[in-house]
Amino acid sequence: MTNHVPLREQNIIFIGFMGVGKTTIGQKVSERLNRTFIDIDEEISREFGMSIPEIFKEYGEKTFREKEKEYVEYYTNQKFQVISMGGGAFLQDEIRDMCLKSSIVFFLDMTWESWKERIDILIDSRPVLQNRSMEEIEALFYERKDIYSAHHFRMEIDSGSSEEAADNIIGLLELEWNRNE
Ligand SMILES: Nc1ncnc2c1ncn2[C@@H]1O[C@H](COP(=O)(O)OP(=O)(O)OP(=O)(O)O)[C@@H](O)[C@H]1O
Ligand SMILES: O=C(O)C1=C[C@@H](O)[C@@H](O)[C@H](O)C1
Ligand SMILES: [Mg+2]
Repeated sequence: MTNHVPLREQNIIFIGFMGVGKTTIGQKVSERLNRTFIDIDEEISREFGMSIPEIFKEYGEKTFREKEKEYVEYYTNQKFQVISMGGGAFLQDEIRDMCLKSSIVFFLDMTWESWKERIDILIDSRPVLQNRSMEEIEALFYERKDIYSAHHFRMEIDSGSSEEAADNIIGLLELEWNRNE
């Protein structure tokens, strides 16, 4: 990590494909660490007073991506935050750089076999998944894996509850924090 903020004070950022659990797990991690939780998708939704699919429809993906960058820039300049990204945020090099330089970046990873079981609960609220065949979504899943390869820690979360994932993440963080002090 290339900044001078002590590791224990750095933000914790969750990245990974749509629906792996960044929001659910990030929220739990923030509660356990007594830190503020920021969900970039929720921030954008709140500003527009619309759901993400409505923003995509009304204003287009480009506007959404610009907003995404603005919020990431704002929050990565802070400390002690737990931040869940949208699944596509790391497509932007500038977002990737801001996150990796300022914060501890956790990649929440799943296998395609496990992820595809979630498609039904995700499709209505994730415009990027809509109007694509399962084969196209699978191709996107593997394409995106490459962009998430820029991270500090990776956790495979195929099995187990979001509570268990949060526990494991905190365990790993404690080890890292103690090792660096
Ligand atoms: N460990 C888990 N086991 C089972 N279901 C889970 C788990 N984690 C999250 N989910 C469920 O998967 C769905 C998607 O989770 P969530 O919204 O947290 O994903 P996300 O990574 O934030 O997605 P996005 O990139 O679109 O913001 C939710 O319905 C959530 O309840
Ligand atoms: O992976 C993506 O491109 C997206 C993921 C969601 O979190 C939202 O940010 C939006 O639906 C786009
Ligand atoms: Mg989310």
